[in-house]
Amino acid sequence: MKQVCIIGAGSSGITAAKAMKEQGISFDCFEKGSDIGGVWRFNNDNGLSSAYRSLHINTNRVVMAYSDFPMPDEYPMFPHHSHIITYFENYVDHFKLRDNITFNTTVVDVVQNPDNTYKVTLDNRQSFDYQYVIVANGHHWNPRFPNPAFKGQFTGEILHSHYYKEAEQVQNKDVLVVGIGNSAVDIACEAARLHTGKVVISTRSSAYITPNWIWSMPFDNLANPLTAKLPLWLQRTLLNVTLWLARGRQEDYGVPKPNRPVLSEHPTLSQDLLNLTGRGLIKFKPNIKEIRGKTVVFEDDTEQDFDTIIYATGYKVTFPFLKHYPAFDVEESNDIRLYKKVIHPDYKNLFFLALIQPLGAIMPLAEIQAKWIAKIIKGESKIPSKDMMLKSIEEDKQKMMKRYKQTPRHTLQVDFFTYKESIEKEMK
Ligand SMILES: NC(=O)C1=CN([C@@H]2O[C@H](COP(=O)(O)OP(=O)(O)OC[C@H]3O[C@@H](n4cnc5c(N)ncnc54)[C@H](OP(=O)(O)O)[C@@H]3O)[C@@H](O)[C@H]2O)C=CC1
Repeated sequence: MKQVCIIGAGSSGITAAKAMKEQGISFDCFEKGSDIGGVWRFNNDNGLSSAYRSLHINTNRVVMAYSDFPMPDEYPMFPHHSHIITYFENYVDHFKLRDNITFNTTVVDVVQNPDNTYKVTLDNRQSFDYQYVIVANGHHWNPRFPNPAFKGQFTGEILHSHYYKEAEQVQNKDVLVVGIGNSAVDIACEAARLHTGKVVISTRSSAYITPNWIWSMPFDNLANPLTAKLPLWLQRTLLNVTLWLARGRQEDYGVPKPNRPVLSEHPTLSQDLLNLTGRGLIKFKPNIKEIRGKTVVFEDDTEQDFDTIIYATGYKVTFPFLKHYPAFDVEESNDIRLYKKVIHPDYKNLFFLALIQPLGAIMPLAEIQAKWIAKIIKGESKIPSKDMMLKSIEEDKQKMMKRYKQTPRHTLQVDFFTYKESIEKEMK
């Protein structure tokens, strides 16, 4: 019996493969599509990528790289998805991980055996037992639509941002984008630059629009382990001042003031939104009240006609292969209770990778989680008792509830440095 099964060969699955290989742990990795890269492979034939042709990552190339494999200096500071996929391919080839990955193979079922090992069943009906399973199937692929749906029926075209790939999809159309996360803003800006139809963003909370650049450097360079330790009120004050110095008040460009304090939402990064809004190419509306045919009525009782509504309303956390376990049926809430976001207290040999949404880059955190998992498997790191795990999960939950609005959007939120330090502590 091999020790480990890794489900998925995206950015976290491949770093898990490397961590296992480095520690001499035997493993298989199964990937639904025909190649590695997950969400970062544009038009991935696994059908799960939400990347669009124009997508550039919004964390800089230095902070997003794996610890021992820097991104090439000739890459732009905010690389395009084509750069990122090449980087992942080079990583897999450099560390010789490809032979352990079985492509075009979907894991359809994972069942715990009485001895705490797992039976993994593939879509070709083969089953194998493993001592451990690492779930790395990603959490940005199953579209979430508003629930309950807005009142009424839209007779134009409805799209979720997951299916937005090309600017042609919004050309010559009056477009309403729902939401103001990073998907919404990228799509609205792309539509606005075409100058072929009106572009409106409908948002119920708005967001603090953070530029990619500040004072000739990437904005995310400002975050560091020291600022992460400051009290939240001070972090908020510093960020408010910095945002003001960087771009003044966003309301002056036409982007509404958010109805919550800064740092209580996942950041929306854009160098372009304020400028395009200031030029009148993107307009803002509050939440949708009702839809009548092609007419959308907003909560301020204004109404407008649209050809297309794009719901950029986020994603569901879904594990299709764990359907027998109610603990992992979390689609509605995205609320999965895991110790350090990795281990369920009742399923200790099952690990979840990159099931986090960091303020910062995800790849280095997936890498360190994978190293921790390897240490647990090798017996070099001990996991606490069930009671201690439950206590820690509850404490983390309470902290998060204090800071973020209770929506499915923020259940996986972590601070990059605080979280990294907590996993490093576990490893010791
Ligand atoms: N360039 C890059 O690197 C990109 C990165 N990403 C990342 O992908 C992830 C997903 O981002 P994204 O797709 O934007 O999704 P998000 O979950 O981040 O944002 C969803 C948006 O939809 C709104 N929303 C959700 N439900 C409703 C509802 N029922 N009614 C009205 N509004 C609603 C939310 O508002 P509210 O806050 O009020 O709930 C929020 O503005 C994020 O981690 C993001 O950073 C995405 C695109 C580009």
